[in-house]
Amino acid sequence: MPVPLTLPPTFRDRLAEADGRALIGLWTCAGSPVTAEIVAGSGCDWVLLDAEHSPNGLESVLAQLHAMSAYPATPLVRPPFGDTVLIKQFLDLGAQNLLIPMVDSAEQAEQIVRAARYPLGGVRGVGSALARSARWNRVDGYLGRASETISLTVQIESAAAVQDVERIAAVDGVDALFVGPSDLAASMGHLGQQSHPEVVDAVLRSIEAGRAAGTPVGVNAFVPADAERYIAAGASFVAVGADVAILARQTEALVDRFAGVAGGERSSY
Ligand SMILES: O=C(O)C(=O)C[C@H](O)[C@@H](O)CO
Repeated sequence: MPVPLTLPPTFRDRLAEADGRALIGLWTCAGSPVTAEIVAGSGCDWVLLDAEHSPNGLESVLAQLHAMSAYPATPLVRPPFGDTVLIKQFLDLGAQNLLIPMVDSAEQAEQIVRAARYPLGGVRGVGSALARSARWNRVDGYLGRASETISLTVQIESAAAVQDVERIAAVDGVDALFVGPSDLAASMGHLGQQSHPEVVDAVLRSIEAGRAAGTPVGVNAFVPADAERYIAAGASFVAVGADVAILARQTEALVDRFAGVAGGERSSY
């Protein structure tokens, strides 16, 4: 007799239970179950496993989800794009919370929702008997309530998306918005200037629109002052750092700390 299983709460559930506290997140981009577990144990509320810009694929994301499963931090997975097949594959391997990059319109958001839902309301292929998502059919009634076990966050990271943010926030099945200031700045002609006043205004507009629609809005903000500003403006969740960035900056600082002592300079190549 199989062990009856229940799946962890979704990110939608976590946001609903946050009682107004902004949920603090970290990226894991090294593609390693070791760093994923270290990040998950940091005390953060959620972890974003990136497969858009990081060396992550189905197998490495699965290994990281395994490594993180004992920790309370909620894992979100960012596929490279909002592709129907990729969404099916990441959901089937057990990613319950997807964060979809580069969503520019309500129509695109609707397509993503359909990709995450089974027919008749969607086009997600049925493979629960083969898939970790249903724990190989050990989750009773998975097919009938699959949508309850997943959450969808879409990224607002272009000028076009900000123009359509009210409609995107209102799409049934979109649980949260996540503003990406790096790509947003680029699309606004301010490449590399995430804190540009026009970019900040666009982020604040997106936060306001999401709140008006009752849709939680998160922001990526590695600069602490930006993170504090967006939390004060009503952001429901913020990503404040990434494993690879923290490792790079901290190792540099450590070497610099002793370069003077040892009388040398940081090696260059
Ligand atoms: O556009 C953004 O900002 C993001 O989506 C995060 C970026 O992908 C990454 O560069 C982290 O800053």
